[in-house]
Amino acid sequence: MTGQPADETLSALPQLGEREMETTLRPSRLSEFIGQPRVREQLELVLESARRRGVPPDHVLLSGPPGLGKTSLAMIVAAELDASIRITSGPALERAGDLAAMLSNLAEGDVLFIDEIHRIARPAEEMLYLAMEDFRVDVVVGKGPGATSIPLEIAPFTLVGATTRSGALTGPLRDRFGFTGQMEFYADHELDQVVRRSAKILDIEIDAEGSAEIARRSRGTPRIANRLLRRVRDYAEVRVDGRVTLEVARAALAVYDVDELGLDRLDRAVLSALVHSFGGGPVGVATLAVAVGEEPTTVEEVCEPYLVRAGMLARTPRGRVATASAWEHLGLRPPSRPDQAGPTLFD
Ligand SMILES: Nc1ncnc2c1ncn2[C@@H]1O[C@H](COP(=O)(O)OP(=O)(O)OP(=O)(O)O)[C@@H](O)[C@H]1O
Repeated sequence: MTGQPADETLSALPQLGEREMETTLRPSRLSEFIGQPRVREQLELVLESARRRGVPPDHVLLSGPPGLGKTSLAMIVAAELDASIRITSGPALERAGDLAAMLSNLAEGDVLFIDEIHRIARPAEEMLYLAMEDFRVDVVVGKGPGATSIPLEIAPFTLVGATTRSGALTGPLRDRFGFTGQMEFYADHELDQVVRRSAKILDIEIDAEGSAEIARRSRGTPRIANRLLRRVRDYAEVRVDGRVTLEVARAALAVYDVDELGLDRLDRAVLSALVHSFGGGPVGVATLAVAVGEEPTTVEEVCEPYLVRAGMLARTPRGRVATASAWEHLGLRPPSRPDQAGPTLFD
């Protein structure tokens, strides 16, 4: 299970009550969706072709770290198809009966969104195979030798699955998706657009340098960009005249302990443990997680993807290794060979 990292300001996971705010800021059409050019173009083709043929599109799998816009894209798929969307999640589908009820309520062309689909229980997953392939479910009635299976037709629908761990999906489930969109971290200029768009919606006055600064420290993640914008807005309203400039953004982000690269406390704890306790690695993720007091999945799914992308951590067959930039970011001199020597503080 993915837990909540220690530092909430920079967590890519949604905070309590944040979903409502996210709804206001969610792009509702593909044309409004910033970044992810590859996934957007591919999805556009899948949807347009289905529209022209008058059939529901292939099932869609969206994969990538939290907060990159998978839920937003699922909603956009429904909007672009002029279809209704039903939303559920893997952990909510504990029994096959839960899924059967959901499937049998779908109308033709509906979109069914299953978040965290890798966490779906086995019996429900097996039911999903048939539903995805033949738009049919087999409902088992009774128990033991007298149990009978009754086939039930369901309306043709499109499944959109989201996962932070496509590797954890079973082969048969993965094979049933006609399209997989791999979501990538956003570039700074894309997050800059996200920040400016959100500022406009929330009626926040922000200049170009202010929004660029927030974007740069948002760990490639729109959810974090939107959250930092709100925190900087609070600071701007309370301490200055409400306008967000470079100086205001910097001062506000310092208050919230957001570092130059946007690393949060958990990221820094992981790097620090790696360097101080394990001499830079290699060390297994389970050991590293214990050292920072987190679940291995949190370290693996929430923290590591960005550290890898930022060039600070490498995943090797022997374990996690801190790169030279990680040592430098902590103000330490990297060892001449990564497996040598302990930390040396700069003067
Ligand atoms: N491309 C984008 N353009 C503008 N805003 C975006 C974009 N992607 C995401 N956002 C914003 O980021 C927030 C989080 O997005 P979303 O909930 O879709 O992410 P997610 O990948 O589904 O995350 P999780 O899996 O943790 O729910 C939303 O409020 C949305 O406004």
